[in-house]
Amino acid sequence: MDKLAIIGGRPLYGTIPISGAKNSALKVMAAALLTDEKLTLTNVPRLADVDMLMRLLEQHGTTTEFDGSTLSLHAKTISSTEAPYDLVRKMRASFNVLGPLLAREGKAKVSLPGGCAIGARPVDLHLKMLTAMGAKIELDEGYVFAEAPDGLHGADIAFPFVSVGATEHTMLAATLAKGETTIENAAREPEIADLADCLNAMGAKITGAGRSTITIEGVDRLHGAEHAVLPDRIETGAYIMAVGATGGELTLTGTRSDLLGAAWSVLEEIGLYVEDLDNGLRVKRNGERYKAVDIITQPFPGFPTDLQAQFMALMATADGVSKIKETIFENRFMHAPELSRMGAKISVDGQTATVRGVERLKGAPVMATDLRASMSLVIAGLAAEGQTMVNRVYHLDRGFERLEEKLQACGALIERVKE
Ligand SMILES: CC(=O)N[C@H]1[C@@H](OP(=O)(O)OP(=O)(O)OC[C@H]2O[C@@H](n3ccc(=O)[nH]c3=O)[C@H](O)[C@@H]2O)O[C@H](CO)[C@@H](O)[C@@H]1O
Ligand SMILES: C=C(OP(=O)(O)O)C(=O)O
Repeated sequence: MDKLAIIGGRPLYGTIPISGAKNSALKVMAAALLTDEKLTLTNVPRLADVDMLMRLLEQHGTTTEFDGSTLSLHAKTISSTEAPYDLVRKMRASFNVLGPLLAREGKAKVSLPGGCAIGARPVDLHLKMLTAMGAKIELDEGYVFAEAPDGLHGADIAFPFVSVGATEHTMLAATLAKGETTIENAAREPEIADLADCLNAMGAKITGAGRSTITIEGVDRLHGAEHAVLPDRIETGAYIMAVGATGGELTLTGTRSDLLGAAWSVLEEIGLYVEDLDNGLRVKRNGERYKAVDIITQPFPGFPTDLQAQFMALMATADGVSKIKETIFENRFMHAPELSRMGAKISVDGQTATVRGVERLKGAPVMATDLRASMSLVIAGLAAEGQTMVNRVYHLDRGFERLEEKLQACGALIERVKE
């Protein structure tokens, strides 16, 4: 298993191109199953999760071609409606092939999904939504067996709480359903509007994406299209926090501040200088230490749970005490004990972590159990005195494209150690 060796304490200066969003690319890729014509996606990040979903789509009969950051997907016919455990277990988004397979073929057998180990992560909302749209669903041996021999029909779906995946899955399933579907209490993450843009370019009739009520008028067929994946807001936020922790100045190209929602004002509040440019952002650290600030993770436009771990790494050396409350996932503080190994002063009580900022972290061997937690350790390592060895780099390969290369170009001493 590869590791990352980081010698910390160097400020970051330079330019980092922000990649397309993993969490959008994976959903628009699933949309390829809804048409027998070619879907061409641009700005697709080369990540382990994208490769894994390509393999899953290939197993359903999709022809794939990845050239630079352009990914062409052509599901002329569906050769298999089964999504096996080995291809679904590692990643949440792969479960979203269920709706498209049902919509197009009237049946599917899909393994229950995996993804980051940050909570129980049930899929009850997904299954209730498909049932309301006319699917017959049974669970057996870790698989969902679903049938809709007469096709799916429109339904009024009111989610009891916001779910990104279930909102996206409903949009994917409802585009080819008979009649109209409405989603109440829909997620408003930028990735939702991106998926709607892609589906609409394919001929779907979706309105309201990005707001709490979404309407999908079913159509008979979808056609091929070209769609550019939106920039990765979590990668953007992570690099802003990295320069916050190390000092220096970074220009992040190909991204936008509005994607960061509440995180943008928090970054200004702690004392980072952040500025919108024509094609990106500039961030620099003013003064020596930044201020500790409290945050609560919330669905968009609130502070994103996917930046909580990285923010904790930043708060580890802030001036003052920060309270970080995680409201989306029940087990998303696995990075706290690892940051503590580096000298951070963090105590966790239920869903709240209290971080007492220290002057300096010290490098140490650390290991994370999920993607964003791994990035928080990288940020801590870049800021710490001495060497940090981040184990289990495969988590980072799921979600941060060319991580070491991007950081090295800005002066970081970071190397992958092959084992
Ligand atoms: C691949 C992808 O895009 N992953 C993102 C997606 O995950 P994902 O789509 O899995 O997250 P959800 O928004 O669905 O989860 C929110 C909460 O709802 C719960 N829940 C969800 C569905 C369900 O059927 N039942 C249920 O109880 C979850 O356990 C969680 O506590 O949104 C999360 C919240 O922004 C992000 O952290 C993930 O990075
Ligand atoms: C939690 C994440 O991914 P997944 O939902 O695939 O586990 C993430 O991207 O931070």
